[in-house]
Amino acid sequence: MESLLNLPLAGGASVRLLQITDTHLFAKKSETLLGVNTWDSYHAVLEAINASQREVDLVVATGDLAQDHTSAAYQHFAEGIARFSAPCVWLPGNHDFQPAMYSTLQDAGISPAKRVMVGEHWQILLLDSQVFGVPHGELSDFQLEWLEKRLAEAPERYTLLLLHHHPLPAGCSWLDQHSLRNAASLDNVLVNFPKVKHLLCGHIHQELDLDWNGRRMMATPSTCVQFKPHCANFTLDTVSPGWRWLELHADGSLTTEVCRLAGSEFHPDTASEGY
Ligand SMILES: Nc1ncnc2c1ncn2[C@@H]1O[C@@H]2COP(=O)(O)O[C@H]2[C@H]1O
Ligand SMILES: [Fe+2]
Repeated sequence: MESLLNLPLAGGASVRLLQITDTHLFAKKSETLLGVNTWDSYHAVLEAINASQREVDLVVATGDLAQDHTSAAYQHFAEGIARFSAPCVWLPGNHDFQPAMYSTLQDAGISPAKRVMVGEHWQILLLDSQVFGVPHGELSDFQLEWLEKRLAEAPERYTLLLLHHHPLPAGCSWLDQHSLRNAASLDNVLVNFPKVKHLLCGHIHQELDLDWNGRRMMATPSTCVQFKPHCANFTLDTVSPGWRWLELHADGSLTTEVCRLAGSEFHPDTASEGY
């Protein structure tokens, strides 16, 4: 938990982040989730990112990296990430199995750091909102205290906060029952730290960009199946897998862009009713 990653930057430069989320990989590369081969869609995303020739300073992976709790699935994740020369940091989602996740990713050279000091002006903090065995999220007292301490230690830095679960309703009632249950406790910590203006999630398999009590809360498409926005019941979307670029600027501002694959190769079986 205490391990720290330092990302030095040439003076004044902004930092370029790539967010990859909800890869839902399996031990067997032929496995599918709701009709989508998650290994193939992950690789198609990585290929498209590669083809865009954009510079990456840090990859952030925001949970649900594996669907089946296996070390092999995490090895597959690491195999894909190895094509970047930039470091990668990760946090767990509701589907992850942390013992396998931690050791397999570390063996593959992926840092378990949950705090990244970015140049002179920013830090990135990665929270664990997993409640093992259930889809909703909650931040433990330990997580909340850890967060408060890290913020208090560096009050001059802008902070980007990463967590798997969304802290406010996303507009799909079936997904909102699986949100961060103690968002008010998180808000109680953050209210004392005005330099935390940006939060970034996974989990909801759709793009979202909302105001949460004066902070910008973003969520990002999964690299596999997509959920349709504004639905009361489980509904899959026929938009393609995606990823997000973010740029952290020295003045505390953040610019971002969501990209998706072209084509319809990875559209799910819309008759599926869940997983
Ligand atoms: N039909 C369904 N109704 C409610 N929740 C579901 C349904 N199908 C799957 N889920 C859960 O909702 C979660 C949302 O995204 P996850 O990938 O975390 O994993 C999903 C499942 O745990
Ligand atoms: Fe999730």
